[in-house]
Amino acid sequence: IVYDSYTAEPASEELVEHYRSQNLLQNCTINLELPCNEEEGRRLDGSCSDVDDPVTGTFHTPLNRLLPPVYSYEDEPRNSVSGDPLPLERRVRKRVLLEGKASDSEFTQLLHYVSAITFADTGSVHDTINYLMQTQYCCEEEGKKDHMCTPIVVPIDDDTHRFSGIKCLNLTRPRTFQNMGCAAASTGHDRFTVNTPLYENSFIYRSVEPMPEYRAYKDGMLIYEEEDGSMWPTSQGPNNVTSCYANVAANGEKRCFGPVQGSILPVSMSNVWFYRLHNIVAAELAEINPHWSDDKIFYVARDICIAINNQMQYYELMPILLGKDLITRHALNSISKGFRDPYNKKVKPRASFEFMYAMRWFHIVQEGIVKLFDEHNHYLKEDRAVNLTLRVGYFSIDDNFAKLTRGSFLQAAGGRDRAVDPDISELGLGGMQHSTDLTTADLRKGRLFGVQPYVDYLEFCGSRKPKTWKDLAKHVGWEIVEQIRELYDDVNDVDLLVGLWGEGRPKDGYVPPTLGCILANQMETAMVADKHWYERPNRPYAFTRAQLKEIRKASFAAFLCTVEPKLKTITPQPLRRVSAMNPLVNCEDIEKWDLNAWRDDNVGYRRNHRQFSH
Ligand code: HEM
Repeated sequence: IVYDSYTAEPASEELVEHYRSQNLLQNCTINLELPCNEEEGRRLDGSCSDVDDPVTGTFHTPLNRLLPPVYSYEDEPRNSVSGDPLPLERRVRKRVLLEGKASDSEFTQLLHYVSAITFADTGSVHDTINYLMQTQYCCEEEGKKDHMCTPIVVPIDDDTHRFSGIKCLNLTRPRTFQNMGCAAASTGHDRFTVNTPLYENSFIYRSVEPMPEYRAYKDGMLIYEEEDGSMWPTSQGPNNVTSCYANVAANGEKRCFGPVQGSILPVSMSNVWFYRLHNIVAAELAEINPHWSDDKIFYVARDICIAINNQMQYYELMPILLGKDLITRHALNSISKGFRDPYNKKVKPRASFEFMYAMRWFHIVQEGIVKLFDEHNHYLKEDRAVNLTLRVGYFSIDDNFAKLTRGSFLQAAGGRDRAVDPDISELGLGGMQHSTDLTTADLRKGRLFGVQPYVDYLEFCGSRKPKTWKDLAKHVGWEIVEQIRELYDDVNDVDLLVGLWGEGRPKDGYVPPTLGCILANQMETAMVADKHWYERPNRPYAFTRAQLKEIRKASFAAFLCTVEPKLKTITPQPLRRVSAMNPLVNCEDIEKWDLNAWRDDNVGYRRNHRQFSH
């Protein structure tokens, strides 16, 4: 049955014909294999997570707003309370954030890399691809005629660009269901989505039915290629141009990834890690259970990889980012090691709009330089992180990927202060654009998305809504208030991101409290709305107690040692810096899951279950 992506209602023949004539069928509709079956496993396209509402949860599910959007007119940014336009984004950014380098004394680069997985699993890079590869002219005459163009204006007295002569930075509006033609303009502005809203490793498995072309159809494996003594996603597939758009041919960089998106460095690296994990798990399952069908191995391996990721995200990463208090308040961790059932059918599987936006805060802590280390953990060389976006060809030469993987836990994270790395704030997209200020783009995107002012999110998160600058200073400190009170006329004008930039580090967490509130909300929804959540004893094809016990052993240390065989040593807690309490140890000494818990002695019975047959 063909459903309308936006309304989640069956599409009439007339509507389908309309979309077909506009070449919009793929974006504006979802073709579902129905009926749903209560007993079937997790589908690739996210459908049927609720049999009574089969479409919500699929890859075009509109995002959920914590607070309704505000605009001045149609999709134009809100004005200030006085009715005047808000201050220029670049001016605000330059005033609030300093540019410079700083390092964190406690955490490693890996903390930021794996934080990026949370939104890579639910979001996509289509807006960036748009202004990078399609709508490149927003700062030119042609851009004035294109509504999608919304370039960043650089103030004339900008302390960097008054010397460079750059007065405009290319940027496009977000693609919405409305401006793509999938919904009437009168329905609002809902950002277009292409990934399923739940945490199901869709950055690897993507979100399409029927069976995708990346499968080898043998032993549950994904198609891979070998180079430089390592395993890589096959170069054949839909992303084999974008993933390697910035490859430097003169450097010998030829490799592209076909099935998985190329992205920013942290996400491209995670793509390789999880692609390999799938194949390593599948190969082991095939050896343990040679009588299992290819389909069965594929789906069980996928289920295990999703569970490993969620175990690491919820039990190792989130306690650091959010702190104990939020973890407990949102019940993100189980009290016992056994099963638990957080599923709540009333909660719809939809990702949070504000989460996807507010995670951009990480740009101010991102280190611009990545360091590469040899097999003895000796420093070799460094490169610019911003130069490695959409450049997967860099990975498979000179053992760079293994060297970068070591760097992820040997190098300190960027400092958590008011300084943004100059590469992030002035280069942004490496050589792909003359100059990009990611932090200013973040501010502008918030306004283009209609995100409400900071004070409204303080109220949403349980604080009293500030009415005066003095009230606001309790959250962001006097120094920030001093800097912004002449730029913004009113406390009600201050952008959400400016508030996040100003907030200090909470007692027992890492991210600013308001981001903590938004992130915890997202993580809770993604867990309780997931019928196939790995800790449930009563989901279809639930793990056995013994299997769950093995999943509980998943850790970033065990994970990295598994997916990068060239790694010989690691720290037990690689999100934290090497220290006497967290020393480098041999990979063999790190406890790891044992897939023998999936041994199925029912030999001769070649089970081809419904779950494994679509
Ligand atoms: C090498 C480091 C990084 C680079 C070069 C980078 C670059 C970018 C770029 C170019 C964009 C698109 C900006 C736009 O809207 O025009 C973006 C968006 C974003 N980035 Fe980063 N980023 C990096 C690290 C991170 C990290 C570590 C996180 C979080 C943990 C993060 C979170 C986000 C989020 C949430 C978005 C918005 C995604 C969306 O709405 O589609 N980034 N980044």
